Amino acid sequence: MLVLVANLGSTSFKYRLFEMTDDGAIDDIQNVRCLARGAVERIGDAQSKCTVAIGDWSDEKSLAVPDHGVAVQACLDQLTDPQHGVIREATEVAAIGFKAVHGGRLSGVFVVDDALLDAMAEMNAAAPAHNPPYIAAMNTLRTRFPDLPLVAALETDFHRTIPAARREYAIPRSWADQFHVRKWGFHGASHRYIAYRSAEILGRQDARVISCHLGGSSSITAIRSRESVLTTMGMTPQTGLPQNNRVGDFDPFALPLILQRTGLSLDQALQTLASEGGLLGLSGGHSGDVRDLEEASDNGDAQAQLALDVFVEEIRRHLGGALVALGGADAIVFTGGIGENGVQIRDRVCAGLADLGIVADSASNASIKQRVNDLGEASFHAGNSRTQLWVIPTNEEVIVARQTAAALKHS
Ligand SMILES: Nc1ncnc2c1ncn2[C@@H]1O[C@H](COP(=O)(O)OP(=O)(O)O)[C@@H](O)[C@H]1O
Ligand SMILES: CC(=O)OP(=O)(O)O
Ligand SMILES: [Mg+2]
Repeated sequence: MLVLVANLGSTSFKYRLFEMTDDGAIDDIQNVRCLARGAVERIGDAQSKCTVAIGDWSDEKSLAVPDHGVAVQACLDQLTDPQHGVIREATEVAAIGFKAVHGGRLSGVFVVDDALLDAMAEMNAAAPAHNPPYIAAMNTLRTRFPDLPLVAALETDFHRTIPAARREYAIPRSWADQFHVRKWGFHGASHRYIAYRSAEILGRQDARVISCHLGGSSSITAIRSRESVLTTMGMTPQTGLPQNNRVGDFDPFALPLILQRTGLSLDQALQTLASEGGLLGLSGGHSGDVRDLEEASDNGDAQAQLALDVFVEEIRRHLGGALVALGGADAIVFTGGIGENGVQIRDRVCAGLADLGIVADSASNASIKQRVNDLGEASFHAGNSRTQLWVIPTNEEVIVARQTAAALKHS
């Protein structure tokens, strides 16, 4: 059975095509064959980077990819390419699984239908960088391939196990109960993959792990016995850490002042917070991309430096919360575009924590790419560190593929 997984990120589009059986458990992350994978980075920039790997063949090129719709089409073109492709037409796959984000009142895995699309659309304003492109892609593919099952694995599902004391906002209970206003948490597929993979690496099912997913969107999750017990994103993926261009934690009582002084409407102010905030806002509009910020700060740009400083301090603040929630950690794992590639960010996050049993080996951290195993993983803790430090490239797609196969079987 072939399952195609589509991952529409806030800055990227990634896909993987898997060959699999329909009876593997969700935590069986090894016995799945990836036939093809591709990615478009920096969607919306004048030059997006497009990579593809199918069997022994791989390719990389720069191309303008204005939106996720164009990226999805590029993926189908790659997979059905007469020379390098692995399928003749998209309908050869058993299903397309989506790493979908916010279903509001719906959480779990669903075959895409009108009810699911309605529930996601209700959350468009809550997840403006994520839900609209997912809904658009699902609608396009539904129309083009009416007989091809589409499955949505919602990101909130992994965080079901978070206890009420870490899930509820201090708001009137009627708002929470009637409107599902609570900390839902996101990046569920990524944190779940890290939970399962780190348990394999550490050789124990009951490990205490802090998963730092740092990318276009960033969140930190505390994991005990492979379950989420705390996460930093809340009701929406704008909260917690500063995101690439979305605000992160913010005080709603600053809004009346901003509306009064700028003359913006509430909708306009929220749109600004969700597109001109985060690292982009902190850097004075320079960039929401850590690569650009590091380059600018190396060239003396103080605002770019401030953006990086705030990002690091926010990660450390939430790391502290996660450490206390777990009573210490067996491992801290870095993943996502920044977590996997951001050597300086990892160094700074782990600095000065020896009294907490966390000691990075800076030379190992810097040379990680030269030491990785087949899955791109390597550790960088010092010999005297009680907590292991790891880079584990996330594989959100294999989790969604397993969820998709299970949903097909049960539907
Ligand atoms: N070499 C690098 N060093 C530091 N940060 C990087 C590097 N490469 C990518 N990144 C960061 O990773 C981000 C993309 O992460 P990714 O997890 O793919 O995002 P998303 O899924 O949200 O689209 C970029 O915006 C950039 O900040
Ligand atoms: C919340 C979420 O899924 O984020 P992203 O796809 O941008 O990493
Ligand atoms: Mg992502």
